[in-house]
Amino acid sequence: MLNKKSVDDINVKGKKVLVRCDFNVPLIDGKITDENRLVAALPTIKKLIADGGRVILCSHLGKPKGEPKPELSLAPVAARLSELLGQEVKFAADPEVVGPNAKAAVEAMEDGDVILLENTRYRAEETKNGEAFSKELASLCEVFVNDAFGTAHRAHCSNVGVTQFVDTAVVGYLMQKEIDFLGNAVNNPERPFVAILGGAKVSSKISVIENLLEKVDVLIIGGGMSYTFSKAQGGTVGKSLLEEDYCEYALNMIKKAEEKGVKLLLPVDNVIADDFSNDANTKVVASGEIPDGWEGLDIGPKTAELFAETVKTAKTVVWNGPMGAFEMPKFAAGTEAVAKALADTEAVTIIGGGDSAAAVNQLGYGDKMTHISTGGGASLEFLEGKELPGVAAANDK
Ligand SMILES: Nc1ncnc2c1ncn2[C@@H]1O[C@H](COP(=O)(O)OP(=O)(O)O)[C@@H](O)[C@H]1O
Ligand SMILES: O=C(OP(=O)(O)O)[C@H](O)COP(=O)(O)O
Repeated sequence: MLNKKSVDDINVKGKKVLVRCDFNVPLIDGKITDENRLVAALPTIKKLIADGGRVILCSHLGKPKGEPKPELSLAPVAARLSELLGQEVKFAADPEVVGPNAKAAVEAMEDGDVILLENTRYRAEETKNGEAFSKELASLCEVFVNDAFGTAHRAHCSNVGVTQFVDTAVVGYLMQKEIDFLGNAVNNPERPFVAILGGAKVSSKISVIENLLEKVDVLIIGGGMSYTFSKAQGGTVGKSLLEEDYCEYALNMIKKAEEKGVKLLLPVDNVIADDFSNDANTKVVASGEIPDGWEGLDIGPKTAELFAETVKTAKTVVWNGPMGAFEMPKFAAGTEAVAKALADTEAVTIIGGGDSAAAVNQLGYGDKMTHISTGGGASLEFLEGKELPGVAAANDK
């Protein structure tokens, strides 16, 4: 269990409560295309409303780089949150975030009211964790709640700096849930514990591989990163994604897995293509036998079966990263097979945000998983065994 004070440990009646959420949602033409992060934030918001707090929500959205960008305004989020909550979430439009408009909106609040501040990254200090903006945010409230798991790997004013200038800084239900599920899976798993890693690059997953080799019974590696392993073992990979500089590292990891008694599973076949395109010619070949001019863009059918059978033996499964270039339907089968295997098992299944979470949700398997993280980068850093600054900054129990 997370050893931090939570919204259950405080009394917010009549108090101004600043709640940091991660409302960094995809927007197309002002329409929210994935509202999972909004839905996930509701339990904490509802609890604070029910307890008579004056709820001041804040978040970043995208990367406006320190200046107001209308297309990155949080106004559409306030509108959708109002519908989801069944209560008005007043939008405190203010280019300074904590400027005169926001302050006036906070002053006018009554118990149980909810407002949303403008995108915290409209202010340049936000991502620098600067003192001035941290103090401004703190000046709005008597209590601070951090429920932004998706941002917990960042140390910014609105999730870390602000905690230095408030007496009470606690975590919300989403933060608690994320850390409990991920923490239990990784540090106290029911065994066998199988981790599945995919995605483009070995280099971005090095610390995850190393940390998980200390914890798992089986490590499955698919996706673009598997070709570096294949090449390292003497295979030919054509023009597949390859990080030559990491071949030696890959061999070291294979050796480390052996020493630790961890079963390391790599693809045995691949779907290859003559072009990085959904219209490309494709065929299936054994791994390590990719001809010149061709590239591996998905795991092959034998691999999909091998990975799915392995998932069946597990009691705990953690998955991060797609098995291929799944955005193109021709190369989505491997990622879909893994998603289905996880949906079909009775094991505890944890999806580590990002592309894997999007794939699982798009395929309609969302409610079949034990937990789908709302944080991509944050869950990756958690899987690396790192302390998340956003969590560390909250008051200890
Ligand atoms: N074999 C492959 N060839 C090219 N791109 C791949 C391949 N496998 C996966 N990808 C791409 O990797 C991207 C995800 O990589 P990455 O950002 O490392 O993963 P994550 O988002 O899980 O951290 C996806 O856009 C996917 O298309
Ligand atoms: O969406 C986020 O990260 P994610 O895509 O890695 O889950 C977070 O809101 C953090 O955003 P940032 O990577 O711009 O700091």
